[in-house]
Amino acid sequence: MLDSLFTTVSHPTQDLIPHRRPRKGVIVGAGQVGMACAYSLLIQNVFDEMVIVDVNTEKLEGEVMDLNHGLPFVQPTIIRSGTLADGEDADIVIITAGAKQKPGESRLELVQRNLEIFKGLIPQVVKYCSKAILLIVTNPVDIMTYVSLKLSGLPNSSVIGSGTVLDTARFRYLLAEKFQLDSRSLHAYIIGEHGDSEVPVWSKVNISGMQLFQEDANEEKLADMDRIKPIFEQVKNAAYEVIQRKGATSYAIGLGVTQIVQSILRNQNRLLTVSSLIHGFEGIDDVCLSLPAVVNRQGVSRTLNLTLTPTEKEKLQHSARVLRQTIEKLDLSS
Ligand SMILES: NC(=O)C1=CN([C@@H]2O[C@H](COP(=O)(O)OP(=O)(O)OC[C@H]3O[C@@H](n4cnc5c(N)ncnc54)[C@H](O)[C@@H]3O)[C@@H](O)[C@H]2O)C=CC1
Ligand SMILES: CC(=O)C(=O)O
Repeated sequence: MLDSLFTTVSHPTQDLIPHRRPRKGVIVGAGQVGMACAYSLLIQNVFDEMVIVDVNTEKLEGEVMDLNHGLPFVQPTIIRSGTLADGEDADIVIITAGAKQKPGESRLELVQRNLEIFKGLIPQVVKYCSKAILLIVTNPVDIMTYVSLKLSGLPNSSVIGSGTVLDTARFRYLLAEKFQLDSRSLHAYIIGEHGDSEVPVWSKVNISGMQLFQEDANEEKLADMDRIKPIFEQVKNAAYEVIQRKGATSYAIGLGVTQIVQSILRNQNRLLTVSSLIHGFEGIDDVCLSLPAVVNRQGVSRTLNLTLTPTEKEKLQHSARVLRQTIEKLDLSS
């Protein structure tokens, strides 16, 4: 019956037709974040093939079945459950596996649990997905990015953390609400740790190049600034607030990860506040943290040497110290 449904048309030059290499991604961790990433990547047609990996094989199978049942509504994508061994030829491996915060817990408190998981995971990623760029999402994301860099031996450009991409989005969303603008029309960055020591770059907040805050502003302008600055507390506490209410954050990071992946696969050279290894910026050395960085097919190719005010510089250096002190307590041997 199946054989009689179609007639094959012979095509002597079949081998000459150029094929675009399929865009392949691996998502490690089929929890709330991993699946929000998978869903967002699927509906935005970012990969041709997605392999999803989790130690909880039953949940993994259920998640993959659920996604596959939606395929008639989106662009063709191969979605399968698997292991890292199925990740050969992957362009990107997105790591979301590991422990998450309980209400009130900080991201840094996860470090020991997730270090142990990464010690098992990263050597396997390198073994099977040797050509892939690693995109780390697991918290504390800056530390886990540093750990992945050291455990993998990959070039600095190939190991990226989602960093403060999410915090920057929260900052832009809240500022844009205040100014009744589309959040894409407003430029603002959160830099440093994706966590409690993160730094808002108030001096660079601008709408179409119009700087919002100036050091030499008059009293009226300074009063305006004081009304807007509490927004940063909302940004810093956003994850705690969401986790308190629904146990995890997922949709926004799924969208953020999708933007990072698109910038890599499409070689977009987008400036994104991803986390990468910093050496020699404002006296900061040998930590992964977020600065606006150029993201393209190479991974992170350049970080922007932002000119910061003395207060911003001090806060960034403090954030780097918090991360550096955490790194120094880690045992990275296997
Ligand atoms: N960087 C960011 O902006 C954000 C980071 N996160 C972080 O993402 C991580 C995941 O969060 P959720 O998905 O909510 O947690 P979850 O508990 O829902 O999912 C974690 C998944 O990892 C799996 N897993 C554990 N060890 C594994 C291993 N060795 N190999 C494969 N899978 C393994 C678990 O079975 C589970 O399905 C947490 O560390 C969380 O803090 C969450 C939101 C934003
Ligand atoms: C959980 C987390 O890191 C966030 O939502 O920012």
